[in-house]
Parts: sequence; C-alpha cells; structure tokens
Amino acid sequence: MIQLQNVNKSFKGDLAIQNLNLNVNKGEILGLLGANGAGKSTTINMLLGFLKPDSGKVSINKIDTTHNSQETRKLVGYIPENVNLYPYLSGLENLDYFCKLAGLKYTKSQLETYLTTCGLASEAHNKKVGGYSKGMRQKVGIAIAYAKKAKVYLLDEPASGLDPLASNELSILLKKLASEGATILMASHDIFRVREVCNRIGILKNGVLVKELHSKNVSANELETLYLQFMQN
Ligand SMILES: Nc1ncnc2c1ncn2[C@@H]1O[C@H](COP(=O)(O)OP(=O)(O)OP(=O)(O)O)[C@@H](O)[C@H]1O
Repeated sequence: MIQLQNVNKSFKGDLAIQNLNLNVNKGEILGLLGANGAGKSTTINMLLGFLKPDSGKVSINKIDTTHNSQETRKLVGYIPENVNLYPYLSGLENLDYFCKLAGLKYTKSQLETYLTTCGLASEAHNKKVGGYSKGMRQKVGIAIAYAKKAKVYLLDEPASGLDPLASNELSILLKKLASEGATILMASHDIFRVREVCNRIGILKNGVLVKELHSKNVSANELETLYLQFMQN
C-alpha cells in the first residue's frame, strides 16, 4: 500500500534521504525510528506529496504521490504531533466541519459513533476543543481520518507528550485500525512504544534505512541496544 523505491531527497545539496526502499502492506503498522534530522518527517512529507523526491518513486496504493498528490491524499489520514483543530468548536463540531469540507455529511449520531470508536469519551464530545488534552485532540484527529475512510494513516511523533495512559490508548486504537485493514506508518523516537504497537520497525540514520526488523523478533532491551549501537556508530 505504501511504497518507496530508491528514493533520494536533498535540501540545498545536503542529502536528507538516501536510496530509501520501504514497503508497508495493508493491515501493517511500520514504526520509523531515528534521531532528530534522520529523515522521518521528510519521508512522511513525500508520502503526503508536499515534498518531491529528487529521484525514485513514492506511491500509495500504486499511485505516484509526486504526480497525483490530490488523489493519494484522499486515501491518507495525516496525524501530526499536534493536531490542529478549531479551539472554539467542540470535538463533534470539528469532526462535522472537517467531514463537510471533504464532502461528507454524517448525522450527529454517526459523528458521535466515530468519536467514541476513536476513544473520545462521550462527555467530551460537546466540550470546546480548547480545553482538550493533547491525547484528546489526537483522538479527534484520528476520528476525522477514520470518518473520511482513510486507507493509510501517517503519524508523526504520535506518542510524544502523551501520558502513559493516553499513549496506551493510542496503541490500542492504532492496532484496531490496522486490524480493520488500515496501513499505518508512524515516525517516533519512542523505542518501547514502537516495538509494542508496530509489526515492523525501520531505523533511519542520516537518511539511510540502516535496519529493518520484525517487532516479534526483538525484545525491548535488544531493540534499545541495537538502536543505540546504530546511533553511536
Ligand atoms: N524544508 C527543509 N529545508 C531544508 N532542510 C530540511 C528541510 N526539511 C528537512 N530538512 C533537513 O533534512 C534532514 C531530515 O529532516 P527531517 O525533519 O526529515 O528529520 P526527522 O527525522 O523528522 O527529525 P525530527 O525527529 O527532529 O523531527 C535534516 O537534516 C533537516 O535539517
């Protein structure tokens, strides 16, 4: 579903991504680990069609994101670290607004079901988003993607700044989406959360994918040791 083939990207002559090959299949969650500046956001921005690769191919559902970004964006739900919502509108009103922008009209009860499915407690549905926690805003962000029937979820540092309970709820939600057939790529610094939620893990260093592994084949301690080794060498 997500495919990067021999992708290179540089900024003013500095290579940010080097010969990156990556696949994420339907129902899979891939975690991209890497230090600051490793190229995680650049990868996501190419998948969103906001950045064009210098060479190679980036595609979603076999559609090139460089030349058909409007088409591929319809398949994608993008959840940035801080989900931007209208603070003076409630969670329900935000969801309604973003769905309408996408040409989707749902009944109040359908909207409530989307929010509840994405873990937002019903008492919060009609409260203004300005008073929401980061985790609650994230749930609304995911509900927007879910209501838009996103096939692919791209998450940039989703667990950063969440308390353990909110982070655990996020893991459960992502696993549920994947079990329903969503394809998920999440960029993160959180080794333990990535191992817990993702099927596969890729380690990026200076734009190079230095390691790819299956979570089930590595313990949390082994992953940490491996990650630190790569970062130090
Ligand atoms: N718009 C840009 N203009 C110039 N350089 C950029 C731009 N975007 C990214 N870079 C550079 O590309 C490299 C990869 O950055 P990127 O933001 O993808 O890393 P990251 O892994 O997401 O880091 P972080 O964990 O800090 O978010 C870095 O060297 C960064 O300075």
